[in-house]
Formats: sequence, C-alpha cells, structure tokens
Amino acid sequence: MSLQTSLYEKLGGKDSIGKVVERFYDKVLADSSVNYFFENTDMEKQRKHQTKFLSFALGGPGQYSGKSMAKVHEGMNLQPEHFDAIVLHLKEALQEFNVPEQDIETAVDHVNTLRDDILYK
Ligand code: HEM
Repeated sequence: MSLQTSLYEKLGGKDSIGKVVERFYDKVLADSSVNYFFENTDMEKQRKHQTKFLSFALGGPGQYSGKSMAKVHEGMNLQPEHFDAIVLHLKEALQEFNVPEQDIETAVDHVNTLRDDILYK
C-alpha cells in the first residue's frame, strides 16, 4: 500500500471522506476570495469538485495528470492566492478531523504538485 493510499484509508475511505468534504465545501463556499469561481457551477458539481480535490490530495481514487488539470481550469486564470486559499481550507478541514499534522503536510505537498499546471490558465 502506498503512503498516499494509506492516507485516504486512514480517514476511513469513502464514508468519512464525505464528512470532511462537507466541511471543506462549506469553507470554500463561505470564502468570498474563491467562491465566485463556482458562481455558475451547480451545487452538485461543486460538491463533486471538492470531493475530487480532496480525493486527489489524499491519494484516493481519481488521480489527475497535470495536462488534464490545465485543461479543466483553462480560462479561469487562477492566481497563487486562490490556490493557497483552497489549500488552507483543506488543511483546516483535515485538522478538524484530527488528521495528524504530518499527514496534512503530505496531502498539501501532493496538491502542490499540480500548482503549476493549474495556475494562470
Ligand atoms: C490540485 C488542485 C485542484 C484539483 C485536483 C482540481 C480538480 C478539478 C477537476 C477534476 C475539475 C473538473 C470538473 C469536476 O470534475 O468537477 C475541476 C474544475 C474546476 N475547478 Fe478545480 N481543481 C483544483 C484546484 C482548483 C482551484 C484552486 C480552484 C478555484 C479557486 C478551482 C476551481 C474549479 C472550477 C470553478 C471548475 C469548473 C467547475 C464547473 O463549473 O464545472 N479548482 N477542478
């Protein structure tokens, strides 16, 4: 089992992941520095986005290539502060579920591997 897989499974797989997504989702949508990106996205799609993001961060199912991520974020011209805001919400949501700091850092490092693919597109 890879470290990434164990992180996802440590959180209890799909069921608990759903609860973390719920918190993460609320945080993102309450943050006016990023929520407007989702203005024209329906609720279900938004939730899917946060689920996919979290699953990616924790090394769960649905890992992405930089190339495909550049494509889906095309036209958004995302800036570092947007990316950082999302990462902060990820960190705080995981902290609320008592995920160890070291595991949170691993998740953040993993998300950061896509930073250059997603920014300024
Ligand atoms: C590692 C970081 C990220 C990953 C893995 C990721 C993942 C994805 C994926 C898989 C999609 C395709 C649509 C979907 O399945 O919902 C998508 C679309 C999208 N992403 Fe991200 N995303 C990341 C960062 C961000 C950031 C930082 C923002 C904005 C602050 C953002 C905003 C959006 C929006 C607005 C869409 C289009 C949603 C729609 O209307 O269909 N993403 N993202």
